Amino acid sequence: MSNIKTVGVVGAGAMGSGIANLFAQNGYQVILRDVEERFIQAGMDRITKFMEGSVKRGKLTQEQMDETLGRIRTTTDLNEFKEVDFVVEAIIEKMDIKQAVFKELEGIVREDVILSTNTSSLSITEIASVLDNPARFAGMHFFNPAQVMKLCEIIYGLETSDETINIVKELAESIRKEVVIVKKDVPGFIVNRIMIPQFIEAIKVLEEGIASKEDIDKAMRYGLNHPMGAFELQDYAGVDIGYHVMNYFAKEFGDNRWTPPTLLKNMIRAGRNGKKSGKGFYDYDKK
Ligand SMILES: NC(=O)c1ccc[n+]([C@@H]2O[C@H](COP(=O)([O-])OP(=O)(O)OC[C@H]3O[C@@H](n4cnc5c(N)ncnc54)[C@H](O)[C@@H]3O)[C@@H](O)[C@H]2O)c1
Repeated sequence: MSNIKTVGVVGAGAMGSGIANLFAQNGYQVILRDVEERFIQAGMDRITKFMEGSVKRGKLTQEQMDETLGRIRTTTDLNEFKEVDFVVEAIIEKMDIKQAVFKELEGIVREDVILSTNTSSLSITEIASVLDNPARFAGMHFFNPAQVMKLCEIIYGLETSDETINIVKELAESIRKEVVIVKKDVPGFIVNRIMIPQFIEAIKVLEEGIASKEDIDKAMRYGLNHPMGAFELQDYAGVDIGYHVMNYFAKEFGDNRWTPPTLLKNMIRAGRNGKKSGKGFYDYDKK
């Protein structure tokens, strides 16, 4: 196994905090970076709250929680990444901002350090195009919440070396993830490529008046053994996120079959973005 002991996580948002928690809980030292102290604090609060829940449920001891927190160091200064052995980036989903961070990182980290991105939809090849050595760059795609969801998609960019992929794979397995290798840099990788058509078809079945949303969800839960139906899942993940991914796929693949159905467009116009906004396909009490 490569000698990875300290992992640098860029971005302390929903995913970055979960990823930092995951590595620290599995014995790695973590340096967690965000642009402002308040975002770091919010990330650390999320980590603490998540682990407090685990302690309450008896899945973690108080001692393990304290040790995990003790392994996470936070900073707003990217220069502290000169110590890290591996980088995962989980910042805002914007190409130019991700590229700027990696360009800066390349001047800070050692030459043997692998750089990876948790992007859900951007091109791995395009992010890596700003690097002098794109062979050491890969996609490392976790699912939300990163501490719970078992899958990690590892993605080749056009220039990624096999050695890089092997190291990322070993690392993901060392934090007890189930790994799949995505051999080509395509929009949606595996999971979103398969999930989005299910969302589109579920919305069309609803639009065509074939069944109620409740029955479509029920059919998926009991007929396909999915833990959530398409509408429950869209509300949970963010209706707007699915909508943006569909538009992105339509543009990238140049194929109208990915175009968001009219009902979904209207949901976005009405601010029905899912659980986070109190209403999506279903209504939720805002507490
Ligand atoms: N939310 C999900 O379900 C999910 C799942 C898998 C992958 N992703 C991907 O993970 C990434 C992060 O998503 P998220 O949901 O955690 O977003 P988020 O908005 O919760 O967090 C992003 C964080 O990045 C910080 N940030 C912005 N620019 C930065 C910079 N230059 N350096 C350091 N930090 C910076 C922001 O302050 C914020 O705290 C995105 O690429 C997204 O596509 C998200």
